[in-house]
Amino acid sequence: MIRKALTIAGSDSGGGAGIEADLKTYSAFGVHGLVAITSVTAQNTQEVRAIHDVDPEVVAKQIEAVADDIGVDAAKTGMLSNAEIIKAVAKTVKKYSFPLVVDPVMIAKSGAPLLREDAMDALIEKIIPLAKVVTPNKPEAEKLSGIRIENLEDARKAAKIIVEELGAESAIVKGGHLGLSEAVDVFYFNGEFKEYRAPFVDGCTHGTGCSFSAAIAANLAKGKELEEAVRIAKEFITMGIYYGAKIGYGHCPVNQNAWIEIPAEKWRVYESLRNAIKELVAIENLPQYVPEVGMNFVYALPRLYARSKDDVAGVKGRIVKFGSAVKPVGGVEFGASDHLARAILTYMNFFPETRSVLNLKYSEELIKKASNLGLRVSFYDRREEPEEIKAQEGGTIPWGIRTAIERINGKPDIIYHLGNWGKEAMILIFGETPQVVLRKLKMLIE
Ligand SMILES: Cc1ncc(COP(=O)(O)OP(=O)(O)O)c(N)n1
Ligand SMILES: Cc1ncsc1CCOP(=O)(O)O
Repeated sequence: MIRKALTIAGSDSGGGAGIEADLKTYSAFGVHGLVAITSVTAQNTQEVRAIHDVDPEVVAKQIEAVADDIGVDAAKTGMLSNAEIIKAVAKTVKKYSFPLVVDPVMIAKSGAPLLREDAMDALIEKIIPLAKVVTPNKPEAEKLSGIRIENLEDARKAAKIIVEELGAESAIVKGGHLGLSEAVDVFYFNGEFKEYRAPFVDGCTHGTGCSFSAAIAANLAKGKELEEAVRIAKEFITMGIYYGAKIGYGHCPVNQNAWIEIPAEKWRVYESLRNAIKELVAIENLPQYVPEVGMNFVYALPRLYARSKDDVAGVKGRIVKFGSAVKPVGGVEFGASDHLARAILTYMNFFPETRSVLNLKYSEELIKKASNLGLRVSFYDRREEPEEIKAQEGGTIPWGIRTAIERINGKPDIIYHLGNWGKEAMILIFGETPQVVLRKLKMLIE
């Protein structure tokens, strides 16, 4: 069954907040998005240049059009610019019984007012009492409750006022602005407080309020209980901020796609590497090229999502010689590689599309052959490693890869080093995908 969620909100031409953020959020949760546009804003990551409010009657008609035909399983409100729009929305949503999430949008991240001064009373009187949940941030909760919020205790008081005095069914006061090491959201529902905690993430925040409230609405539309919907929305928004889309020169927007793209990419990476490893171990003359320390073959998530070794898939326990054959010791896992993960993550800082690498035992003959075949070869010399890098745990490989890339001022297919005391000489073959790495390997050794 297709679930439908409606957003009654303004449009952000920059695609970071408003209707655009809501629709992306609905999509991320597999919910069909419906829209009632309240205002059109000319906006980017730095400023709001113009606002055109839609005729309140047209706002009402949009809600009716979709509710009467398609049906609405849950809805949210965002920017409701003026008192007439607020009244029209309140009157219209009352005709239906869907749960309503209210994001009391007042000011854009860039500082522009999105709610007229004289519309605050209408928002409080007409919209808040219709809310299943209201999702203010600190300044919004202060305006609604009339109290100053300095700490979690104040946030609890404000949430209680919004429910018990203003008439919402529940309220969640978001703690992103409280300056704590954790982002603590205070939820008041059925006479009880609950806290939702996540590490404070210093990332992209334009559209957080919109996306968070839309995520609650999407999950309500899917039939989740309110507390579960809030828990999922918190996880979703933390991820979206962390993997934010670094675009524009101002406040960069939340990346709603991270929620679905990361699991999808993990699956693609896993499958592609597993297939490549099957092909690798079947190469007849491979055993002679397996180093004493073993071989690994890794594939990283796309650059936006590749931050640490846990974002790189490799073979658990490496690939080793086994009699006359070569065998992976364990399965393909994220976080299984240490050395090659550091190598590829460094390489990707220069060439983000190159996401796969494997290591071979060094042989002068292979290096000569690689050059003759037209592959670009570079190297680093461990004896030249600066003392301060040596002192840094895990610093050698990133330094070596940087040095090798800078040496040729280009994109090497192969980087080798001749080893040092206790360090085996090694060849690394890089490629966009494991299949590309395999092709280069086969050119070299078959
Ligand atoms: C059209 C529109 N609606 C809402 C907003 C507010 O979004 P933002 O500035 O990112 O603030 P938060 O809602 O995330 O706290 C907007 N800018 N434009
Ligand atoms: C390239 C390399 N250098 C030392 S061991 C090794 C093989 C792979 O190591 P890991 O499994 O940690 O990626």
